[in-house]
Amino acid sequence: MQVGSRRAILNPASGDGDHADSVERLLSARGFAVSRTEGPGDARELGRAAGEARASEVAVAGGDGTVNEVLRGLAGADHLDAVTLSVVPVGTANLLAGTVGVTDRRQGIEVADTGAVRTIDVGFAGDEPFLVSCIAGLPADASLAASGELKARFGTLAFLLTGAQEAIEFDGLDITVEAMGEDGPFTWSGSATCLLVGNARKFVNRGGQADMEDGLLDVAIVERMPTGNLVAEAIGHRLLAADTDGVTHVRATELSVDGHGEPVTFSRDGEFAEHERLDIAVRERTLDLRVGPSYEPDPEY
Ligand SMILES: Nc1ncnc2c1ncn2[C@@H]1O[C@H](COP(=O)(O)OP(=O)(O)OP(=O)(O)O)[C@@H](O)[C@H]1O
Repeated sequence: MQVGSRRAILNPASGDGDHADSVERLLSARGFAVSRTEGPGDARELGRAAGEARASEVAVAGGDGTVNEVLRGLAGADHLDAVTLSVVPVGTANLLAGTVGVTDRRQGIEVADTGAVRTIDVGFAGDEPFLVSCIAGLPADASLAASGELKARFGTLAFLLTGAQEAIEFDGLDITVEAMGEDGPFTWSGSATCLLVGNARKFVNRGGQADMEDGLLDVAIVERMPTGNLVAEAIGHRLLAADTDGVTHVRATELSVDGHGEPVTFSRDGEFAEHERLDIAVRERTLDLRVGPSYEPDPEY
């Protein structure tokens, strides 16, 4: 291994913030040159620097927000398809890590060093990459308002299930979605409670890990319906079932979301941005990612 080709980007403030020294020591022992972030935006700069230095491996010790920043930096340096990424989960929700079989920080360090490498799809919302999901509507808005503790206990999607949504006012999204579905072009127009676009996660049929190597995004549109009704349905199904009334499910290579002149708030792996219109697409098998043993290359649908 070339000296210096393994870099780690560590956010000491992720999660409960008590991990920095031990994680730095353990990653250093595995040959990673560790840099710490000092504030918002640093992980992106460090990701860009690692990309510009053509680092062969980048481990991210942080939560989903830090992973997304690093991803943006690597994409900015045009290095996404030439790096092997790994995640040491020290954040709050750690959705990506949990989805790819990385269960805790110790195992994450082992995976960063020796874990199996899979080449996974990367989603793009406009020019910005995402690995887990890009969502708009109720869960995105709810997670904006949510406490870290709730997020830690349930994860973002759980806001659909827990009734936390009732704490916020939500008028629905008036949107048109045009998608290139696996069975051909597809259009949906109307008032939606939420739009869920998953790369690593699927949102229907028990949820869980999506096929991350199939060049398809898992799209679910939940038609606007009375809140209590939605909660009852969702709890009844534990998750949205594909055949639930008012839920449209399609797998697509790309889609555009038009808010008819109104800004729509999207959460891209937990990072928020408003767009009146957004093009979302997947780049098939673009990023090498180290995964844990429970990662499924070919999950059932
Ligand atoms: N040294 C630092 N001090 C304070 N904040 C920082 C520092 N470095 C980065 N940040 C900010 O910390 C925030 C939280 O990061 P991160 O997403 O890793 O953790 P989390 O929110 O606990 O986990 P998750 O996203 O998995 O729920 C990010 O918005 C990032 O910009």
